[in-house]
Amino acid sequence: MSTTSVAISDLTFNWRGQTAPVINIAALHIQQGEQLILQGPSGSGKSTLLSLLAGVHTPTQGQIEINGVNLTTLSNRQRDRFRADNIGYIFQQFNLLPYLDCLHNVQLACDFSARRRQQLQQKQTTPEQESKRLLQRLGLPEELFSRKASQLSVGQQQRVAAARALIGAPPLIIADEPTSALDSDSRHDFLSLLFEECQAAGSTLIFVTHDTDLTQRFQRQLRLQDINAVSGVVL
Ligand SMILES: Nc1ncnc2c1ncn2[C@@H]1O[C@H](COP(=O)(O)OP(=O)(O)OP(=O)(O)O)[C@@H](O)[C@H]1O
Repeated sequence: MSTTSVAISDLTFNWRGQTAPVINIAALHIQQGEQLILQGPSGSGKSTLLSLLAGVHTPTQGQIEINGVNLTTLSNRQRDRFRADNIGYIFQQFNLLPYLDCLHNVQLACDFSARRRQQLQQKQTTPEQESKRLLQRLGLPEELFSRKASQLSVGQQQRVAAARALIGAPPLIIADEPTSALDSDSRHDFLSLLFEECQAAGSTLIFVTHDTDLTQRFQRQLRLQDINAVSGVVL
């Protein structure tokens, strides 16, 4: 039986000081384990929607449920805890800690989440072992594992950010243009690995990219402009 991963109803979001909403979505349902690509013109609100799903911003109106939990009923602290446990987020700007090495940047996700640590215990592995496995899988050369994040190329940082999102198998992975710095072959390889890891963990994947070469590889394709009832790109 499939369960609902994401349920949005009557969602609107205005940036502070703006009268027109940038997001106005009547309904959106995503099933657990679905792999969805979200596309749309620059400025149409893709990153804004992802930040609402991750509880980084709160809706102006409406509801967002992730795995049956209504984010809008949580306090800021509860939302932070919920995100750490349940959502792996690969940001456009990777948010790695520049002074930590790659391995510790990945393991950090477990420091903030008992749920992720438990998942690893069940798999009879440790945060360190799993960080190494994921970095290897995602194609980061082993000699870079102990290098500081600030001394990596952008493409290498994207791989570390992906490993950090995936560690401990959170039920939802949100990826905002995670392959922008990779060449075409690497992009396809990276996506295959992301699919495999999400599938193995049963995680839902929501992936934003402008790269139309990747569109057909996803089970479900969504154009934001088809579900977002706003008057146009808010400039
Ligand atoms: N912090 C902010 N404060 C005010 N307005 C913002 C803020 N961040 C984004 N916006 C505006 O919200 C709209 C949607 O931006 P968003 O970044 O979500 O678009 P996007 O579809 O992800 O674009 P891109 O494909 O270029 O990354 C834009 O008009 C943008 O200017």
